[in-house]
Amino acid sequence: MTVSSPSRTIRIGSRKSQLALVQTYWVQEQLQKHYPDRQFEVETMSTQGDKILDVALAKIGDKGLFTKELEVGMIDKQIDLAVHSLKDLPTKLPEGLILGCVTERVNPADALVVNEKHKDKQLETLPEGAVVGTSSLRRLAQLRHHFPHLTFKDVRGNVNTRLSKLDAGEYDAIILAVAGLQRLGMGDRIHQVIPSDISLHAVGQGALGIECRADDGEVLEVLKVLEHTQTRDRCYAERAFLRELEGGCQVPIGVNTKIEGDTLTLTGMVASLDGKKLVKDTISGKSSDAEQLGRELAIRVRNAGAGEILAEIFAQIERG
Ligand SMILES: NCc1[nH]cc(CCC(=O)O)c1CC(=O)O
Repeated sequence: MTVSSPSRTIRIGSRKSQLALVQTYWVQEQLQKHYPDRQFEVETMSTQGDKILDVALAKIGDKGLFTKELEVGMIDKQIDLAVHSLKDLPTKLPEGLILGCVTERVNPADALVVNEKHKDKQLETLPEGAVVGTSSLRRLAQLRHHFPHLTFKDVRGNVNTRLSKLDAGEYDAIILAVAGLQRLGMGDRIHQVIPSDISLHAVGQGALGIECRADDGEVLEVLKVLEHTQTRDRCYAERAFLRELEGGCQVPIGVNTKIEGDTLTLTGMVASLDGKKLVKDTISGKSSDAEQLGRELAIRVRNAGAGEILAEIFAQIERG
């Protein structure tokens, strides 16, 4: 008779925001379903990004603002893996940690959410000077480019806080990710899904990224059941594009990807903050070359003017 050794408890780290918890408990539930004999525990941690709510995101930059504490937890072995919204995970990870798994993406688009008084309006028909809340330079630049008649204002806080500010009349409308609203069960607040010819989404938007220790073969094996190959290839191309341009999530860089057969198509865009300059291009190739495609497209747009746009933005952020 063989006695199997009791397997270790796998500890899953999460931020404490409602969205992070929904995502983390979903991962826990899926893993538990596939491995009924294993133990999965959730441990929550506050990150810097959850604490600094009064400074514009663009000014603090995004060097792992929402991930650092969880990463330290993994390196110190308090937790074994961390569930992130992939778009919040920097493209360069600390030594010893890797992106172990990318889950199936839901709709990666952005959504317009309006104050009650504009319930019969769309982006195109919001009145001159209407105040639109967004803290993302990517959303700001692209919407300014297409709708110069609108006024844009920073909005911070978690999804619930932003919605309360909108409903209280501080904004006429705000822009949020479709994915976040749906996961929170607030899909009914989506007033208009913004088409990709108006606003390309953020790198990794709509997918979850699970980070773990690079040398933890057991966890890497366990995570395989949640990996979604097409989403992974798309997000690897998107992340390579962003990494090559050396921008975090706080630069106006947007993407769109699709896979047909084994062909991956990546569209990437870099815009100036005033929305006046916008460089956009598309590349196609084998999805097995995802990262190479991302890097190639980055080099192309950089040479087509994106390099100057980004240099200008970095100088501007530096000045404060
Ligand atoms: N930066 C905050 C953040 N990180 C992930 C999501 C939404 C879910 C996702 O994109 O996967 C959001 C909120 C938003 O942008 O509206």
